[in-house]
Amino acid sequence: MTDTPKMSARNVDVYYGAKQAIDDVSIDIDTGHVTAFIGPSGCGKSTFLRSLNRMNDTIPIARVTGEIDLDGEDISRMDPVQLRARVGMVFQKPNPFPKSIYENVAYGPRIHGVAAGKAEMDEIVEKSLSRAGLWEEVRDRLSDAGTALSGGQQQRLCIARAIAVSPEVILMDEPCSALDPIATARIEELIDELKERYAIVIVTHSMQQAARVSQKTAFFHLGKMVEYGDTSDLFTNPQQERTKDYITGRYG
Ligand SMILES: Nc1ncnc2c1ncn2[C@@H]1O[C@H](COP(=O)(O)OP(=O)(O)OP(=O)(O)O)[C@@H](O)[C@H]1O
Repeated sequence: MTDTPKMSARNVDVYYGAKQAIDDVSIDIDTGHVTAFIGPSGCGKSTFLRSLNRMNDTIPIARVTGEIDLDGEDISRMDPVQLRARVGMVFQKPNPFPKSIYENVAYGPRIHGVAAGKAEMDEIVEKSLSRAGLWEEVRDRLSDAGTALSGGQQQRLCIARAIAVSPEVILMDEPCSALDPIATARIEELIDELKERYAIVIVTHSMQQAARVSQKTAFFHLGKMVEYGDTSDLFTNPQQERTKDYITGRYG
């Protein structure tokens, strides 16, 4: 074991055209715990999250400066497709491909040439769906359309799709905001299980959710990371006035 964090960001700025959305953010992210990004709407949580697997590259006016490393290697020098296999993403609204449940999960391993044949692919599909807590519900209907599942099942399918290419980090951008409370609870349990194996970063609007699922929390405000620490400390004993104002509901 080395002390190199799974991901580290140093002095990261993000601009959309002339407008600065992220200002000098530095943070380390590790496997074994969930890191929550919280803060008022528009503070830059999603922008910073997207910079961790270079999804901002897909926005022509976005520009990222500073350095972000994965296992000590600068992600700006990596192939973005390979990077996004290692740093997967789950979005707000479940977005399965218009394909079967099986194909949704097999797609990534296929384009990355991971499976040697059908048997190996079957195994990857089963393992990924099992880890995403969906296997028992879909094992008899793998050829049904992914879009025919319930919202919560679709989100677990999207998590299975991310897991199928053996990521090291999973970025989740408000993964429960389109789900009902029961489906949300199921995803939160899943996040708790997945953290043993992957570094997980979750953007959430809900402080209750951050308190339930994360061990580390970063509070963002106006593009800056104001405070970062153990979730229990940040919520019970915030060090910064702005954090205190936010968690006590003075603005948000
Ligand atoms: N594609 C874009 N083009 C231009 N500006 C953008 C773009 N995406 C975000 N921004 C701006 O960057 C700032 C940060 O937005 P971002 O979506 O990262 O915040 P957020 O904290 O995730 O907000 P929310 O909680 O509302 O999702 C905002 O001022 C937003 O208007």
